[in-house]
Amino acid sequence: MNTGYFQYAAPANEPVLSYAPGSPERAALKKQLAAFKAEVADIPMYIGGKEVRTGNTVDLRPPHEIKHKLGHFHQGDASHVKAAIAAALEAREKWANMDWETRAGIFLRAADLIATKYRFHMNAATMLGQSKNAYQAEIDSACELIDFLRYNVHFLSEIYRQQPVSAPLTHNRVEYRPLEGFVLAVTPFNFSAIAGNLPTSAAMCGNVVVWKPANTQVFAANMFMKIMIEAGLPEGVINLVYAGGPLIGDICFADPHFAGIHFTGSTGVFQTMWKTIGENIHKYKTYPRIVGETGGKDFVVIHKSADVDTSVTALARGAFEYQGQKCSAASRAYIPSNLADQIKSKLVAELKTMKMGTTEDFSNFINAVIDERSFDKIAQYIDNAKNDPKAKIIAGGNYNKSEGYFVEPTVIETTDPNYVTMCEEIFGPVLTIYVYDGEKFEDVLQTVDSTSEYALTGAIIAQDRYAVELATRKLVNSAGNFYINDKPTGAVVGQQPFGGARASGTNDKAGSMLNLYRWLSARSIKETFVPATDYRYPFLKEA
Ligand SMILES: NC(=O)c1ccc[n+]([C@@H]2O[C@H](COP(=O)([O-])OP(=O)(O)OC[C@H]3O[C@@H](n4cnc5c(N)ncnc54)[C@H](O)[C@@H]3O)[C@@H](O)[C@H]2O)c1
Ligand SMILES: N[C@@H](CCC=O)C(=O)O
Repeated sequence: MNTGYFQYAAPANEPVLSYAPGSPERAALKKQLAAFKAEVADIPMYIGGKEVRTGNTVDLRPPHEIKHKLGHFHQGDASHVKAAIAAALEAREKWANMDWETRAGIFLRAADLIATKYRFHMNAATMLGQSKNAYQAEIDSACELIDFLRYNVHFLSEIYRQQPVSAPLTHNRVEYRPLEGFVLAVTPFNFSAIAGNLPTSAAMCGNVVVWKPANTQVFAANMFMKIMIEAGLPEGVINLVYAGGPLIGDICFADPHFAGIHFTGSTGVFQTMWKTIGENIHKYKTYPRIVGETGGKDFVVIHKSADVDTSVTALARGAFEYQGQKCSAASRAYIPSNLADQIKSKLVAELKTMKMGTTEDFSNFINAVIDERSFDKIAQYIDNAKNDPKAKIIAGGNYNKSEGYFVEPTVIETTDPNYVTMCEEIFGPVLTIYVYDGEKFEDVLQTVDSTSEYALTGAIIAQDRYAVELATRKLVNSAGNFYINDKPTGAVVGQQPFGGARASGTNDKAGSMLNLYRWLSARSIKETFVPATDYRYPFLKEA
């Protein structure tokens, strides 16, 4: 029963804790890290509200300490994917009909639980499972995840409030229905916040969800699922399954009740999904929504008027925080000839101060890359650069996987603006720089725009406002998130809605109203209070 009209004001962003030496949060986080390391977690799937264990287990190990076993998860097969779809469809009607304020309360409660009781659980799980340092975990698995949950409740209440006008003697209204079927959420390894947001943003809109996380993010995904259940998420609304991506895709995309995919990950996987959906299009009850945020080849263009320290910091942080494994990470930089020597020598000096090691040692800025496959791929790019006359390694270049997947922060300088590492996404701690003639700024902007298929994030560093204006205009289609005198990473929910176009995705801006619209199917209802009783127009009548 609805007894009022409920709105949710815009929240403030969750404050970022410092974890400085001596702080209570540092002590609490260290305690939780030790607790997780002292046990071996046995992680089930969650289907229809039940924990499902298959005995077919996959081990989870910290990427920075591969000899340590954190736990294992139970891998499912086709029968589990089908059971997850069935459980979702079973839950659909009750969930879709739940009063909005009751639904909202579940997600707000989850946000509050993460902000308080489980903050260090989420952060420690992300630090160990995905090799993020304390600060990077805090901005992801605590703050951004909390912000997604709270802001989406606010945005959805704003959407529900939007209603059409009504002509005299009638009343019009729009219902924002959930989609008719289930939504598949397929999530990446690199952000626990994204992994949590993809299933919950669709579910918040009244949809039921099958959620498949990346294997390398399961440790934190399991923690989040437990929090959602404690927050009151009814059974079957989100079903968390672990099975191979292609298997899940094959089953879900062939199901007539498939109503949408909420994906974040690589461009190649998304394009394969889109093709499969296209091939099955005649099978579906309703046209599915296809939302995907994908790869990037994010740039920093430095103008001859730039401040050197601003430029160096934008590169050091933008390219190497979380080992460059952010879709937004700076991976190609264009440096003007007049500042090249200063910027390069300061950047190289800064990188030498970055300590690399485990996440449990809080003095490390750099930790490990996510897995062996990624390590080998990054090492191959570095080796190729070592042997290519067009490229020179000016910082880093070493790697070692004996204890964990460690790759030094590496800078490649190239004389070719189309060198392979200026064009392809590497997804690791590798930045390629190209020094251009500082007097040919407009030409370099053209190069930036045309070098890569991606258009996710980018930055211009300049003190000259004409240069800022020119870059903003010329690069209008080169990035969905564009930064002026800042690094191209670190979008904050509610402040910089996030997403890119071209090969970087459908640009449905996670953490904004634009994204939520994709999970709603509006129904317009007109009621006529004084209906017509004669078909004849007045002018047809005799005088
Ligand atoms: N644009 C963004 O907002 C954004 C954010 C984070 C990451 N990313 C991108 O994600 C990538 C890194 O993440 P990743 O390594 O987890 O990506 P990935 O594409 O390898 O995996 C993403 C998800 O897709 C699943 N998957 C893999 N192959 C599949 C298939 N054939 N069918 C169905 N599912 C499949 C994976 O198991 C995982 O759950 C990078 O390309 C990065 O740029 C983009
Ligand atoms: N919100 C993050 C993007 C995450 C991509 O992996 C950022 O803006 O850096």
